[in-house]
Amino acid sequence: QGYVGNDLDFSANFGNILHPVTRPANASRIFYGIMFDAGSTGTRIHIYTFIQKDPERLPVLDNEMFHSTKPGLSAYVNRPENAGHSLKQLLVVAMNTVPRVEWKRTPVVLRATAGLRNLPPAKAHELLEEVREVLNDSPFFVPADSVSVMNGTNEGIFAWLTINFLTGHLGPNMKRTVGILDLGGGSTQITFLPKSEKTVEHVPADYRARFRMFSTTHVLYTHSYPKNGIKEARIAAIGALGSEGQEWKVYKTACLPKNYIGEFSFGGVTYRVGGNPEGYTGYKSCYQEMLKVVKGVIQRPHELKDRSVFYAFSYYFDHAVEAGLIDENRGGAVRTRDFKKRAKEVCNRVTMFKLEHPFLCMDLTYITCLLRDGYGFKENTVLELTKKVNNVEASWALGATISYFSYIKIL
Ligand SMILES: O=c1ccn([C@@H]2O[C@H](COP(=O)(O)OP(=O)(O)O)[C@@H](O)[C@H]2O)c(=O)[nH]1
Repeated sequence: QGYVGNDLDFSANFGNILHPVTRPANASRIFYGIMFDAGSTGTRIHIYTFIQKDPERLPVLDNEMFHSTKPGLSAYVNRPENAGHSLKQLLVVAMNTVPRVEWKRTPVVLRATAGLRNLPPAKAHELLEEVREVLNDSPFFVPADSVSVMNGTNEGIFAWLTINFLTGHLGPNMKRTVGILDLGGGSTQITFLPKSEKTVEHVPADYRARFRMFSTTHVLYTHSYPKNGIKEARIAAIGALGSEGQEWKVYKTACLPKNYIGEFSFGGVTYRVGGNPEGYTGYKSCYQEMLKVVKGVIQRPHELKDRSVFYAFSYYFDHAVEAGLIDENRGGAVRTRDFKKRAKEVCNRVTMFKLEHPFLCMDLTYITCLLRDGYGFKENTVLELTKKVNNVEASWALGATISYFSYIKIL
């Protein structure tokens, strides 16, 4: 048993696993879980405090402690010996959060996403070995398989689990679950529980996943596009794929003002990008550039048109904040046409160009393109943009932790 495969069984009884036999049957038990998210743009730690009140039900999440560092592990690809350092700082947070008496039985797990998935396996392995050493030196419980690269399908399922757990939609009756849209630096995920069986009937195996919960098997529509995260999209759109070692070169794009040259870094490589002094600029031309990254790659799910509720987080949220579409602290609902309208404004009006967010035209245009020409969302589809739900980070990490506890034996 483990994380492999798309078939996750949540029906294991939490109580049997987590409730020490010596406790009276009605006593609540507090336990902790530490999950590292080794993302393409940063490494994050989530320290969860759970309360198991009823052994027959899902535990209640009491609290999350969250910290993050930049850059992500993949930036250390050519000096793996430095990769462990970022984790050490985050482990100190865990030691300050989990009571000392609980350290030995609190599991610490690290899952890496697109940044490491997209590296040559030997390079990713070197980085993970460094990480494993740091975890082994920590006072926490380091289970077998505690450090690995997670597959994209699980990333989508776990994010879906997190959001539906936090919004109270997981239960014997899963009728009103919400869909999720996650946009990382490297990859992007879409996951929802279809209303119609048709949606998952004729799709390839890597567009669906089965999981079991409360004695019922469900089939999710889920897919991770490995190279359609927002940073990978920038790199592909400017034509800089596989250009390591050419850091002197200035790529051209219609998504920047004519006489501007900017740069961004991803995976340890810096890319210099400028506007087209003689060529096109503005939304229309920028859209054509971004369309190349989406067309023929992103699949349209069968039933998106009549689905109503989708939660969108990660870079969907961050860029909506930069664009002034939502408030950073409150988040909020945005229609897909709002992304389009703001993308046009930012790309076409020089006065909207902000030096602190030079790539905003490109990023908003990509998001618009991904939602419309990619997934096929309608102009008036509402997306709930969220960073946190009930004070807990919207990410796959909580779902992965819950699933982890449902099969491992910790006593
Ligand atoms: O707990 C989390 C995890 C990620 N993010 C956001 O998710 C995006 C980055 O995704 P990541 O680097 O993990 O990309 P991936 O490796 O999945 O492509 C950034 O906007 C982060 O701020 C976040 O807000 N909270």
